[in-house]
Amino acid sequence: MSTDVLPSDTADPSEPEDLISVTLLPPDALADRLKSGLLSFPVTHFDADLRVDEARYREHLAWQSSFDVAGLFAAGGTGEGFSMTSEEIDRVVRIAVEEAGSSVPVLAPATGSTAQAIAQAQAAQEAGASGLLLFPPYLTEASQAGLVEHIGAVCRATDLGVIVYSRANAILADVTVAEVADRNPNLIGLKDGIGDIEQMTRTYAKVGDRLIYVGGLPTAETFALPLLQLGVSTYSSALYNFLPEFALRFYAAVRAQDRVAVYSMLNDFVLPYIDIRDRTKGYAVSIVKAGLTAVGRDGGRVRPPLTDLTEAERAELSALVGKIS
Ligand SMILES: O=CCCC(=O)C(=O)O
Repeated sequence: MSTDVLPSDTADPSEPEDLISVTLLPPDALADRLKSGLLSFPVTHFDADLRVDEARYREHLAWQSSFDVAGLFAAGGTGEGFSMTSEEIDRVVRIAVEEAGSSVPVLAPATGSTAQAIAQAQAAQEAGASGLLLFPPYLTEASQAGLVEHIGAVCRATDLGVIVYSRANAILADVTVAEVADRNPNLIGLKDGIGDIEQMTRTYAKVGDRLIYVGGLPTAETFALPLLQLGVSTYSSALYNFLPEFALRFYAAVRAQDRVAVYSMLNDFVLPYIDIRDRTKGYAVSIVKAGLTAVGRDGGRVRPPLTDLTEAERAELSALVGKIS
C-alpha cells in the first residue's frame, strides 16, 4: 500500500501539473485550500434498487465541481456514507476523484470502528483522495481518552490531512481537541456537528488557527454568520447540491458579514426549507435529494434508515424553490 503522498513541490513529472496541484496536497496546503471557500457534500445517487447509480453520480459531480468550491467531500453525511459498505465508499471515492479531483480536492470518509476507519483511510489515500473526514465511531459511547486514541490511530495510518467530526457519541471537549491537534501533525481540522457556542468558543480560544473549523450542522447556512464570529473557518453546504448559485451567494454574504443579505435569504428560503426538513428525522438528507428533483435533476431515493419526502412535501419544496429560482 503506497503511503507516500507527493506534495506539489515534488510533483511526479508523468502526472499533469494541475492534477498534482489539486489532488495530492500536503495536509497544511489542503487546510489552506479548504478554509478559502464553501465545501460541497454531494449526495450519492442510488438507482431504483438502491444500488449506487454511477452515471447519475458522475453527472452530479461534474456539475458540482464546475462551480468555485474549496473542497468536495464524497460519501459524507449528505452523501449517505453511513449507509454504505466500505467497498461502496471506496468505489464512490474513486469515482469522485476521477470526476472532480482535477479541479477540486476530494475528501473521503473514515467511518466506524478504529480498524475500519484505518482501512478506509488507507484505501482513500490509494484512491487519490486529498484528505479524510473522520466520523464518530459506530454506536458505542466513548471516553475522551478513548477518542484521543481512536483519532490518533487513524491519523498515524495515513499521510493525508484529517478533519475530525465532533458529533453524536464523539463530542470533543476543547482540551481533547487541543490534545489531538498536538499529537497528530496531519490533523488539520475540526468539523462541528454540535453548534454549542460555549464549546466552540472554548475550543477556538485554546487551539486557535492550529486547525481549521468547519461548520457542519445540518443546513449549515442557518448558523454560518454567528459561527464565523466564533472562529469557524467555513461550512459544509448540502443546499449547494441543488441550488449552487444560491449557496455561493449566501456564502459570499456571510463572508462579507452582510447581515441584511443573509437574513433576507434565510427568510426567503432557508428557514421555510428547514420547516419542511424538521418534520421527520433524517430529512436533512432526504430533502436534498428532493431538492435536486425540484430543480429538474433527479436526486433519486434515499436508503434506509432514511425515508423520502411525501408527495405533498415534495410539492411544498418545489413551490419554495420556484420562488427563489
Ligand atoms: O448543510 C449541510 C451539512 C452537510 C454536511 O456537513 C454533511 O453532509 O456531513
